This record gives sequence, structure tokens and C-alpha cells, in this order.
Amino acid sequence: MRDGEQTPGVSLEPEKKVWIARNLDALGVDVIEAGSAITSQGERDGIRAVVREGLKAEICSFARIVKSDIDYAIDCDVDSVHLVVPISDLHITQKLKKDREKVKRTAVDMVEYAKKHGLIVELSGEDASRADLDYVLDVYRAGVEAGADRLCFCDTVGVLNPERTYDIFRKLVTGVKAPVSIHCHDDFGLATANTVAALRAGASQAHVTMNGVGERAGNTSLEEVAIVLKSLYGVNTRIVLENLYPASRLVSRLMGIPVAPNKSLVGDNAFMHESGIHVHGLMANAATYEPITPETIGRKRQIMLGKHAGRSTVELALQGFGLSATGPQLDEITKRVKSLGDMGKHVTDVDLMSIADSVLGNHTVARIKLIDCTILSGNHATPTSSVKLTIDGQEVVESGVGVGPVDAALNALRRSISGVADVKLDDYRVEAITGGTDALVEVWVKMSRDGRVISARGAGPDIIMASVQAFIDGMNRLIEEKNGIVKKAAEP
Ligand SMILES: CC(=O)SCCNC(=O)CCNC(=O)[C@H](O)C(C)(C)COP(=O)(O)OP(=O)(O)OC[C@H]1O[C@@H](n2cnc3c(N)ncnc32)[C@H](O)[C@@H]1OP(=O)(O)O
Ligand SMILES: CC(=O)C(=O)O
Repeated sequence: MRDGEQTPGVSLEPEKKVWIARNLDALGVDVIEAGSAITSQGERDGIRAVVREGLKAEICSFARIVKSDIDYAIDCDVDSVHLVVPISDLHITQKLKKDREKVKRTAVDMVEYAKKHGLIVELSGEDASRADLDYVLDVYRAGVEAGADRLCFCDTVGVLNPERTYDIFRKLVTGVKAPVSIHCHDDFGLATANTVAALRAGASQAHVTMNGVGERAGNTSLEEVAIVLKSLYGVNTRIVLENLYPASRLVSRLMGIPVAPNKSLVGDNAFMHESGIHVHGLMANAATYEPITPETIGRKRQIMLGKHAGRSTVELALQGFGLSATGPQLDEITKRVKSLGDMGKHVTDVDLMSIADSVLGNHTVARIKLIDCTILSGNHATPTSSVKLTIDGQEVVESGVGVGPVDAALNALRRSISGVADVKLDDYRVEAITGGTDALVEVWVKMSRDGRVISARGAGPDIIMASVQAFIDGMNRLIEEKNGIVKKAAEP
């Protein structure tokens, strides 16, 4: 929550810091760097709020080798400081405008000052990977003599590679009398590899962030290190692996930083399969196309339908809805799914069910039919919607308010069917297909009822009506008498 929160544009209010800290603690992390106390009043409020939680983890504040930084950390009642010394000549001469001796002396003074105030001290070399290693060792040794409990080697701009990291850490762990941490950045995509190399060479601790958030390209991902250690090196950490995905979602949501779909382990696509050849293999043995089970990190396997689907993909998706098809029917459904995919469409569950209905000859009647939908919104109006619809031929009129017109309309729809079913909107995404304010938009929703999940799509030039269409299509499928939806909806 210090380097992670340095992600451009991110600022965590105290309650968000607390929420994340509780989750990190439950995940089993040893030290939580809750912030940098010198930064602002709000930051201090957040750090204090985390300290008040009385978590198992050690609570730490970042501090420069500046007395006021340590005073603010003391004032927040943290357990420890991550005391950072710019250690490369580049940082010493260009940034601090000092010399090596002066920086070393200040570092020693600040270690002594922090220790005198009862803090655990992790003395950290910033930009250590571009520094003279002899000088780094000199500062580390002086720091340990002054009372530093731990040391940290920072690859501040991500220029290490695994081979160099390993060699450096062999020298460090034999050259100093304190545990050494590794702190990496992902500028060249090597943060996890470098972190693991340091651990293999004897590093005692790894600085990591959930989802790899952090400055520029981010820091080392907590989830990647924990799983790489377990799965590729057979090393257990105290991290509760099945809590990783829920923690990833929480951090993404609270920071407002989406996770890339192809991000290892926690991205939307990490356990999603579309290609026919893969799904065919998975059906025989999931290990064919999954290095670990999704459940290892608290996830579920997902199937996506599109142009790469094969008969196996479609068969599995149909099974999820309690449907079965003969060989020729399966061929026909697969053909239609592929042609929808060829048109650049994500094939939703509702699309599949409509295709299946037509091929299998199922006659499903939509129970909900929209008659009217009216929206009121503006700078002096609470967004309000009224809807008139029929459910099994019975007219229902309802209204709803929301944070915006789409929210109001969907709330009105949800209320209108509350007597029949309690439907939840789990995810909502909108995409402009063409440019301009008259763009054609496509709305994709994921909805659920009693644990059953379904995806649906609406499209048109009016974002509200496209949303209403998607929601009603999804509701109709969720309240079908025969439905046996058990699968997780695939996402676009
Ligand atoms: C690699 C990292 O991630 S380092 C951590 C980065 N985190 C942050 O910067 C936290 C948020 N920062 C802030 O709120 C502000 O920058 C503050 C409060 C720390 C300082 O603000 P200001 O006094 O206005 O200084 P400003 O931000 O312009 O410059 C940073 C100052 O810290 C000095 N400095 C930078 N790192 C260190 C360090 N580790 N130890 C001592 N001094 C340092 C710089 O030389 C500069 O000093 P100067 O003002 O005497 O020239
Ligand atoms: C200290 C720190 O965050 C870094 O050097 O990257």
C-alpha cells in the first residue's frame, strides 16, 4: 500500500487502506507497508487506521533518511520503517546533490534515531542495482552496526536480470549480518523472475504488491511469486493461496485499476478457454491446458464461445445449461456460434441459448416483455426511471432511482420482477462500436440468480435501451422454468 499506491492516479482513503490491509493480513503477508507517513494528513490517517486494526502483520511506513519522515512514522505508531537511502552515484549526485560519505553518515544517524524510538528498521538501498556494490555493502554494514534489523536491495527502475540478481544476492547474504529483502520493478517484465532469483540466492523477504501495481510498470506481483514458489519450486510460503483471487479483485476495485485480461493468474482470461482443441483436451484432463487448477487461487474455469470454438467447447457450454444435442445438432450449433464469432461478436450465454433453441426445436417464450421505459435525468434531477412490462401476461409498473439513468432503469427492472425472482447484476460493460456521440454501443452484462450466472448483450445507438435489452434478455433466461444454468458466464 506504499509503492502499490504510487500507481499514478491512485489514492486510497483510510477506509480503503484498512480494507486492503485486513485482506493482506488474512492472506498471510508478514509486513504491510501501509504508506509513507510524511506524504499527507490523509496518508497518516490511513496508516493510523491500519495500525489500530491490531493485525498480525508488522505495520511499516516508508521514510526517507530525513528526521521529519521518521517523526511522522513514530507519530502514526507503526512497528517499523522502510528507511530508504538513495545509493547509486546517479541518485546521490544528481538527486540529492550530496556525496557518498555524507549520505552514509545521514543513513547511520537516521537508523540510530529510528532505533532510539523503538522502531524496527529495514535499511533500503534505492537504485541499488545501478550502484557500486562495494558502496552498497559499506552502507549496509554501517547500518547494521547502527542497529538496522533488515536490509533491502531495490531495483528501482527494473534493470536487473535473474542471473545478475542471483550473483548479487549471493554476495549480499554472505557479506552482511542481517536478513536482506528484494524490491523489484517490472519495467522490463522481469520483476517476478528477478525476485525469485534473489530468493533462491538467499534473500529473506520479497517486497511485492497485489496485481503487480506500483510506479510505472509496477512492482513484483504477490500472486506470481507465491504461485511460482509453490508450483515451480515446491516452496511453501505462509500465503493462503486460495485467497489470492478474491484479494486481487478487491485491490483492483478499491484502487480503480483494472487487471489486464491476459495478466498471469488473476487476469480474466487466465483460466478461460475458447479454442476447440484446448477444450477438447480439457474435457479429457484439465491438466492438458492448465498449469494449475483455477481453484488453487480461488478461481473457477470459464468457457468462452466464439469463432475458435469447436464441438467440445459448445458441448461443454450446453451441458452447463442442462442441454444436450445430437451429433448433427452439435455441428449446426457450432457452425452458428462460429459465424457469430466471425462477425467479431463475443457469443454470450443468451446468444448460445437462442441458437440452441432454434436448432434443438425448443420453444421458449419470453416471460417478461417490455412495454414502456421512461427515464428522467439532469443536473437538478435524481436519475429516475419508470418501466411498464408484462410478466406472464400480467402488467407490472415500477420505478427506480440510481446514480445515473442506466442504473435507474436497471433498478426499476429489478424491482419490477422482485416478486418472481431476485436477480443480481454482477458485471456491466459498455463499448462504443463506432465513434461519435451517435455511436453504436454494445452493452454486455453478467447477471445471476441463486448462484446461477448468465451473460447477455444489448446493442443500439441508445445506451440506456441497449442496457435494458441486455438485462431483460438475461432476466428472461434466468427465470425460464426449465433452466438449469450452472456454468459461470464467459466474459468478453
Ligand atoms: C523509489 C520510490 O518509490 S521513493 C518513494 C516515492 N514516494 C513519494 O515520493 C511519496 C510522496 N511524496 C511526497 O509527498 C513528497 O515528495 C514529500 C513530502 C516526500 C517531499 O516533498 P517536498 O519537500 O515538496 O520535496 P519534493 O517532492 O519536491 O522533492 C523530494 C525531496 O526529497 C529528497 N529525497 C528524495 N529521496 C530521499 C531520500 N531517500 N532521503 C532523503 N531525501 C530524499 C530530494 O532530494 C528532494 O529534496 P529537496 O526538496 O531538498 O530538493
Ligand atoms: C524504495 C523503492 O520503492 C524503490 O526503490 O523502488
